[in-house]
Amino acid sequence: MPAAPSALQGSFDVAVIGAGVIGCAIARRFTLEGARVAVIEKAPDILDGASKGNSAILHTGFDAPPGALETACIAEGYAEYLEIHDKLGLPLIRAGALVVAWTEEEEALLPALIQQARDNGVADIAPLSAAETRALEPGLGAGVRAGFRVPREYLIDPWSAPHAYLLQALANGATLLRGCEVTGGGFDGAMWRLETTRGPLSAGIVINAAGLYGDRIDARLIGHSDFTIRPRKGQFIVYDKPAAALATHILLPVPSKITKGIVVCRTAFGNLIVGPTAEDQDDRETAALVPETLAALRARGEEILPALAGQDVTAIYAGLRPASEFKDYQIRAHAGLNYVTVGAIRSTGLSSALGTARHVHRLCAEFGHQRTPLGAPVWPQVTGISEYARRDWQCPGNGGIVCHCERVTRREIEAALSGPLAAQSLAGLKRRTRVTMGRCQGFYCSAALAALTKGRLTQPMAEAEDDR
Ligand SMILES: O=C(CO)COP(=O)(O)O
Repeated sequence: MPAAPSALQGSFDVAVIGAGVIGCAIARRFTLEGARVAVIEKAPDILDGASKGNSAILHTGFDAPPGALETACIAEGYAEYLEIHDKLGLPLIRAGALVVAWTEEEEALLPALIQQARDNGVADIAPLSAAETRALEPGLGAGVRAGFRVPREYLIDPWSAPHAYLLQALANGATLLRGCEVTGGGFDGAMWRLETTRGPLSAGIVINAAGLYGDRIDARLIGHSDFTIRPRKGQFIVYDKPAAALATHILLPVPSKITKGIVVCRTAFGNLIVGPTAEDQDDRETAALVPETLAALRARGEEILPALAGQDVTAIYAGLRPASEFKDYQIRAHAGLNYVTVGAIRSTGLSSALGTARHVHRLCAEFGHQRTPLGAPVWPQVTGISEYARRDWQCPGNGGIVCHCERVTRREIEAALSGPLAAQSLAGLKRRTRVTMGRCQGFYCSAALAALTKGRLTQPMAEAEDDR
């Protein structure tokens, strides 16, 4: 994507580094508040780091640490998602969660966990006996001791949401620079000058939302970082669509201090997933899939829901959480530098993003950031790819189905290849349409897809990594 240097020497109120879910939500918030925003992403497409793989749950924050910044951001983000999802065309599958205690030790932790939920403002929770738990989810395996239901834990589409946030920012004047890495920069007391691989740009405020590289961007731009990213890998198994009928709720174990544990739940796309693991590693780029770990994950899934034993697995994937040595988010406004670090946004980032963005906007008030909010912002609608919504294949004039497993139409692919947020890679196209993500994993539609995308992707299909 060679770009004319002049297009990049723009001057912005705010430069957001990183187009993961957090960067997209921040770009939207500042744009709606009247700022001229540039979003800078080093990858060819957005959502290419931590945001490319997660469990796609809109969490209430019932189990988050009371009083933590993370907890407040989840509550505010959750509330805003409910407020705006219809306006942006985003799905919300009101599954509810069922927390299940499987051991005596876990059962002993339930009263404190229920109290924690209430302290976090999630009050609609009551303890359930083993029989009551099982009555709500009859497919559960042997050994259920007790549980409780969290009615307002929901399933969402992890990719449409950030796409919609950024699309709204772009539709209201923001600028997106992809394939653009920040290599350095300095603040002269009034403005930042950022050096990037696509040329320099200036901005009044810099917001570091670089996810897995958040500490490195801090070191590069302000000379130090107050935290160190410690990537935490999560491996998942995706079961084929018939498995989705086996569980109504999001099935959660009793969480540990480190992780919510192995979740079993449906997805917005009509599959069922089991995961994630929580494995700390040094590598920030590669989330390797390990056969032995996946076998153990599968076995655990079958203990939770024995009927999974007869189900087909469609795919496996792994993501990296940008965890740090701290449990809480590391969000800091750096006085005198017009710079905000939004770091260590671990796995709850999808739920908290809109709230985190509001928090960051409030922090910037101390930099004198005051603009006039947009009076009548544009509300673009994303194309619905949730299995629970009306899909394009059901509508006339769609050009026919290209990917039969996920029933992705030619019109959906064309839409994803055009507009201000056109896909730049196969991975980006998958995240926008689900193409090749069904049971044949692209075996039958890749040739047609290669023809359709020829010359239209920055990263052509043959070179594309097979990631999601
Ligand atoms: O599934 C998850 C969040 O939705 C993973 O959470 P943890 O990072 O706590 O394991």
